Amino acid sequence: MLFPEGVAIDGISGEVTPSTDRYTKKLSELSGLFHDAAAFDKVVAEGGDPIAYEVVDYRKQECDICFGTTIMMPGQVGGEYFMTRGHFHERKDCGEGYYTQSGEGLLLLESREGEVRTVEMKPGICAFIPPEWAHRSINTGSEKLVFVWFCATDAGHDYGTIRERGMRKLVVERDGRPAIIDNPNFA
Ligand SMILES: O=P(O)(O)OC[C@H]1O[C@](O)(CO)[C@@H](O)[C@@H]1O
Ligand SMILES: [Fe+2]
Repeated sequence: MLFPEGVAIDGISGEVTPSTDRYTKKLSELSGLFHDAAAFDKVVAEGGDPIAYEVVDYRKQECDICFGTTIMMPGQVGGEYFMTRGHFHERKDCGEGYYTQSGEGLLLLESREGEVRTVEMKPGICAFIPPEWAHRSINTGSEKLVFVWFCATDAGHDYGTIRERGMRKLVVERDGRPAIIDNPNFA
């Protein structure tokens, strides 16, 4: 039987207390994601394979909803900001919400039909991710980007589509600001 509880979320560190699970993604685990493979190898080698992001869950299998935080480090690879892998949900009726707590970023979304949208990520903005839109978050700032996400417990992750062909757009730094450009490697 499940019991109600208050879960503390620290908007600066992203810590969730109590949490049920967590994982860390080191930059080396994101091989193939960034457009500049040589710059990627260099940042991994010279930067000591930094942590790119961490995910902390509050998830109970006997319940339909779950939530957690994603804590994204600032950084760049060949001018491209640190980002998450990006995914569609396995369940085609499942959307998601991302409520930014601290930092600044961009949420890059792409529909199955190939339409691209971005939503600014900053404190006070809760991004609505509709079903059947792939989503990738990108830390465009110089601090941690911390956001709370909430979705269906069994939404599932379909990583294959984005891993195989990438996303249509990249977010890169141009003149000190984020710019959205065409992905030259999009297949
Ligand atoms: O799973 P990805 O695409 O690497 O990104 C991690 C983010 O996506 C989530 O799976 C939520 O959809 C969270 O774990 C986190 O916000
Ligand atoms: Fe998701």
